[in-house]
Amino acid sequence: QDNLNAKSLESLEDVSALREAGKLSEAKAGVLLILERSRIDENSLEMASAFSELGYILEQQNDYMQAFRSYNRALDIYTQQQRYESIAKTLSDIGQNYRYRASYKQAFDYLNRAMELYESLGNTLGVARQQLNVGLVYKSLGRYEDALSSLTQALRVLRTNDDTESVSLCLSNIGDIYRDMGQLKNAETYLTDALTINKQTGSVQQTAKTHQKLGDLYLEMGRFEQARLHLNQAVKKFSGIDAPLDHERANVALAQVELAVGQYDVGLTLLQQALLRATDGNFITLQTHIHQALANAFLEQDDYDTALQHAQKGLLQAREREELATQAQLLSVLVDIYSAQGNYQQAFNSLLKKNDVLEQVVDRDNTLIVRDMQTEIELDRQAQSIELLRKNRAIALAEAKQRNLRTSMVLGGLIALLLVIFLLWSRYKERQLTRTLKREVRNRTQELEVKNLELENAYRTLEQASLRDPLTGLYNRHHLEAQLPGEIQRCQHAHASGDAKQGNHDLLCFLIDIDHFKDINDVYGHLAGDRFLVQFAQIIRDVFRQTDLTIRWGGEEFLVICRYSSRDLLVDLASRFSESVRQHVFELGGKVRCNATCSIGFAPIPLDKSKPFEHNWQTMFALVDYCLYAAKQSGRNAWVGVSDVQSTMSTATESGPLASKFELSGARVSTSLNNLASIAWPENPQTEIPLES
Ligand SMILES: Nc1nc2c(ncn2[C@@H]2O[C@H](COP(=O)(O)OP(=O)(O)OP(=O)(O)O)[C@@H](O)[C@H]2O)c(=O)[nH]1
Repeated sequence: QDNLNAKSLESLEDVSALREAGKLSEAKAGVLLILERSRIDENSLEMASAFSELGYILEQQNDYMQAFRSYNRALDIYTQQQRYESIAKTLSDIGQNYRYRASYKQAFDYLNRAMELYESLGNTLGVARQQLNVGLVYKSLGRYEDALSSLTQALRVLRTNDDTESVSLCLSNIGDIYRDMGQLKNAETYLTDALTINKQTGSVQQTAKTHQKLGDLYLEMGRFEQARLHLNQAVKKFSGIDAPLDHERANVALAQVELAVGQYDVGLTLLQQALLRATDGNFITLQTHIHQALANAFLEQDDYDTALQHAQKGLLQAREREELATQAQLLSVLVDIYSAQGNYQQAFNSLLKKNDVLEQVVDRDNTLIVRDMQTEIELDRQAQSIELLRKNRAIALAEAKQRNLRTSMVLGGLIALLLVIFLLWSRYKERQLTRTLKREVRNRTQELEVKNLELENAYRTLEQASLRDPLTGLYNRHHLEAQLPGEIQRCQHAHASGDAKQGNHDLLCFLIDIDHFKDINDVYGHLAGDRFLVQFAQIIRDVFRQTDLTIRWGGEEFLVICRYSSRDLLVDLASRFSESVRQHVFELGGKVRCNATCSIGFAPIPLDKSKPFEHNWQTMFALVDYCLYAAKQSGRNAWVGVSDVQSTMSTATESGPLASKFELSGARVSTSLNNLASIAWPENPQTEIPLES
C-alpha cells in the first residue's frame, strides 16, 4: 500500500508542481483524473490527498466554498483511516479557508484543533505553521500584538526547519502589520525580503501576493511609479494563475494609483468595474475595500452623497465580519465626509465610534508589548537575512574563485608575453639609442672642432687687435707689457752670466717724440695729422729691424726697443733716425706736404753691464724720458741719451744732473747737440712710470 501511495503521490506531486507554477486549469484537470482513478481503484488515501490538492487549486482560484467542501471530503477519509498527520494538515487547511472567507471564529477553532493534534504528534513544524496561521487571523482582526506574538514564535521554528515558503509568508505578514501600524519603512524591508525568498522558491502565487503588498505599500508611501510597477507584476501573475479575487485586488490597487496621480475618471471606472466583479464573485472583504476606496475617491471629487453611501456599505460589511481595523478606517472616511458636508454632529459621532474601535484594537500596555516584540522580530529577520546572505556569498565565492583562477592564468600568460615584448623592445631601443648617441657625439665633435677653429681665429684677430695700434699698425703698450719683462730678464742674465761678452745682448731703448705735431693738427686738420703719424711709423719700421719692438707709446710719442743689439749702436741709430725724419717729405693729402723733426731720448739696458740687476725698468725708462725732455728743452730736432754706464770708472762725460737725480755714477751722455754743455737739463724728471717690472 505504501508503494501504491508513493506512486499515486508522485502524480499528485506533478499536479502540485503545475499549481505552484500557476497552471491552475491544467492542475485541476489532472487532479480530477486522479480522483476518478482513485475512485475506480478504491484507493481512498489517494482520493483524500487528491481532495486536498483540489482544495488548494480551488482556493488559488478564489473559489473558497468549493475548496471548503473538498477539504471536508478529505477530512472524512483521513478520519476514517485514522491518519492523524493528514487530519491535522486538513484541519489547518479548513481553518485557513475560513480565514480567507473572513469567518475568523471558525478559523480559530480549526487552527487550534490542528495545533493541538500536531503537538500531541510531536510535530513542531506543524505547530509552527498553525501559529503562523493564527497570527494571520489575529492580523485580520487588527489584534496586532497577538498577531506579532504568534508570527514571531512561528518564524523562529520555521527558520530552523528551513521552511522557506512559510518564512516568506511570515515576513510578508509582519510587513503588513508594520504597514498597518504606519511604520512604512520597516514594512518595505520585510516585504522586500519576502519577495527575494518568493523568487528563490519560485512560487508564483506567493510572488504575486508580495508584489501586490509592495504595490499597496508604495501607493501609501506616495511612490506611485514603484507602486504601479509592482501592481502590474501582481496583475500579470494573478491573471496567469486564474485567481480572480487576487487579480481584482491588484486591479483595485492600480485604480487607486490612478486616483492618486489625479486620473479620477480612469480610477473611478476601474473601481466600479471591480466592485461589480467582486459582488458577482462574492468577494466580501474586497467589496468592503472597494467601497472604502470609492468613498475616498468621491470625497475627493466633492460628491459627498455617493461617498457616504460607499463608506456606510463598507462599514456595515466590516462590522458583520468584526474587522476592527477596517471599521476604524471607514469611520475615519465618514468623519471626513461629514466634516466636508458641514454635518459636524455626525462627524463627531463617527469620531467617537472610531475611538471606541481603536480602543479595542490597541491599549497602552499592548503598545509596549508590541515594541518589545518588534525588537525580537527584528533579530529574527536579521538572522534570516544573514543566513540568506551567507548562502549567496558562498555561491558567489565559489564562482569568484573559479573566475580568479581563469583570470590568473590568462593574466600570467599575458604578463609573460608583455615581459618578452618589453625585453625585446628595450634591447632594440638601447641599440637605437647607442647609435643615435654615437652619431650625436660625432656631430658634436665636428661642430666643436669647427667652433674651436673659429674661436682660435677670433682669438688671434682679437689678440692682434688688442696688441696693435689701429692707426699706425705698430704695437701698443700691451704688447710691451707682455714682452719686455722677459726681454729684460734675458739680457740681465746674459750679462750676469758673462755670455754678453760675446756681444749683442743689450736692449737699446729709444723714446721718440714728434716736434710740434700739434701745429700740424691745428693747421691741416686732424686727418692730415693721422696721415703724418702713419708715415712717421713707416720711417720707424724702415730704420729699425723687424725684430725690434716698435711701440706707439702715446699720441705722437714712440718707444723702440732694439733686441740683441750692442750699446755701441745707440748714437748711430738715433742720428740715423733723426736724419730719416728730417729727410722725409710728409704727404698730408690734397697735395699738402711738409717736413718735420723729432726729439729722441735713449739709454741701453742694462745701464751698467757690470751690475745688470742694479736698475729696474722704471728707473731706466725715467732716465730715457728725462733725456728726451732734455732734448726738447734744448731746442728740439735733437737726441740726448746715455750710451753707457760704468760706475767703476770716473769719466769726463759724466753729467751732473743725471748723477744726482738718478744716483748714477759713471754715466756716459751722448747728444746731437754741439756739446754736452748745450743740453738744457730739465729741473725735474717726468714722473710717468710705465711698467711694473
Ligand atoms: N692727428 C692725430 N693727432 C694726434 C694723435 N694723437 C695725439 N695727437 C695730437 O698730438 C698733439 C701733441 O701735442 P703736444 O703734446 O703739444 O706736442 P707737440 O705739439 O708735438 O709739441 P712738442 O712735443 O713739445 O714738440 C696733440 O695736439 C694731440 O691732439 C693721433 O692719433 N692723430
